Amino acid sequence: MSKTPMRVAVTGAAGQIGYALLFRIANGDLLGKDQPVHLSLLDLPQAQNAVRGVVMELEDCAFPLLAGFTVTDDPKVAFKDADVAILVGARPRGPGMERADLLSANAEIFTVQGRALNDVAKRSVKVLVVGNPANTNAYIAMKSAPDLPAEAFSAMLRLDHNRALSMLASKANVPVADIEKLAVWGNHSPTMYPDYRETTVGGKKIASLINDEAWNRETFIPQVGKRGAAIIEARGLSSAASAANAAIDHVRDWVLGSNGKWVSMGIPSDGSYGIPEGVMFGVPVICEGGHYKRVEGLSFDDFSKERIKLTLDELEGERAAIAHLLK
Ligand SMILES: NC(=O)C1=CN([C@@H]2O[C@H](COP(=O)(O)OP(=O)(O)OC[C@H]3O[C@@H](n4cnc5c(N)ncnc54)[C@H](O)[C@@H]3O)[C@@H](O)[C@H]2O)C=CC1
Ligand SMILES: O=C([O-])CC(=O)C(=O)O
Repeated sequence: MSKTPMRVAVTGAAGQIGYALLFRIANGDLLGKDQPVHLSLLDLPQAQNAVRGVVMELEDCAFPLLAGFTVTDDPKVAFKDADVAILVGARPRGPGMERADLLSANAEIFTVQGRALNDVAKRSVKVLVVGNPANTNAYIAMKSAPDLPAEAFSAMLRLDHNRALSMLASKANVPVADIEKLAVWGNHSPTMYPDYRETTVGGKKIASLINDEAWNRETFIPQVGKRGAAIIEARGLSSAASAANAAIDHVRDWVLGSNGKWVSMGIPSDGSYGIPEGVMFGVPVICEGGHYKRVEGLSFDDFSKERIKLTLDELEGERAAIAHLLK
């Protein structure tokens, strides 16, 4: 092994997304087939035994790129010198729990984890928040880590992006790989706005191939938005393999580049597109050289303005609900 191992921390390592994610990271899908990794696995004290079981299985794969493990219930141990941190572990909504209770329970987790990242992670760390409510959890972690650049923090919209790509490919009867310039705006929730007004296939606008605005408004947008709930309904469990796959796509492109393609990431707003600065908002980006760059200069028609407002209002509401916890 010639390269120095990169340290990848994963929280919620004993959970179902963790189980679909860790083996792919160890196999080189995240950082490249020549990049050794050290995995730092964080989960709650009561899940430590389960994490050890996952570690046994990782060992039994004899992955050539897997340079070592840390297993812990202490965020400061897990995030020590982390190059990448994928924050999956979160408090699920329990019976009788209101959305506000869910936001506060998760605010506590992501305040602690943000502070730990601030104290011990590499200054160049890249943080992806998957655990729901992902945008607001990422916002809380970012606000709890004042010594790290805001650009270190992101929320996962890539599963929505991939869901939208797949639906468009099927509707227009074209290969997924040929689709370019898709955007998913806003919150990872049913208010998100998957937007194919700029999307092309082989240089042609996919909107003109599909030519069905009613399908866009009445089928595409609601189905992308509610896909997570449809999977929970069908599987009795939330999306795990597709969520892990999206997390890999998100971090791989951020680190290694998106080859000029648009991808959607939840990132702190710089004030563009009328989104107030700091709001963790899904936007189209192009990744290159370890950085993302927002796609600029897009315009919104009246329908798009309404959709952006809807998802922004929801995010602003979430931000207001946890504001007192950040003081
Ligand atoms: N952003 C996205 O597109 C998606 C987000 N999700 C979210 O991802 C999260 C995880 O999903 P699953 O793996 O299916 O859940 P799961 O319940 O199978 O696993 C969650 C794991 O996190 C651990 N955990 C809880 N609190 C923790 C803490 N403070 N520190 C460390 N670990 C902690 C639990 O012990 C458990 O092992 C959920 O919040 C889910 O809603 C799921 C699919 C897509
Ligand atoms: O709602 C959930 O817990 C799962 C989720 O985020 C998704 O599948 O998009």
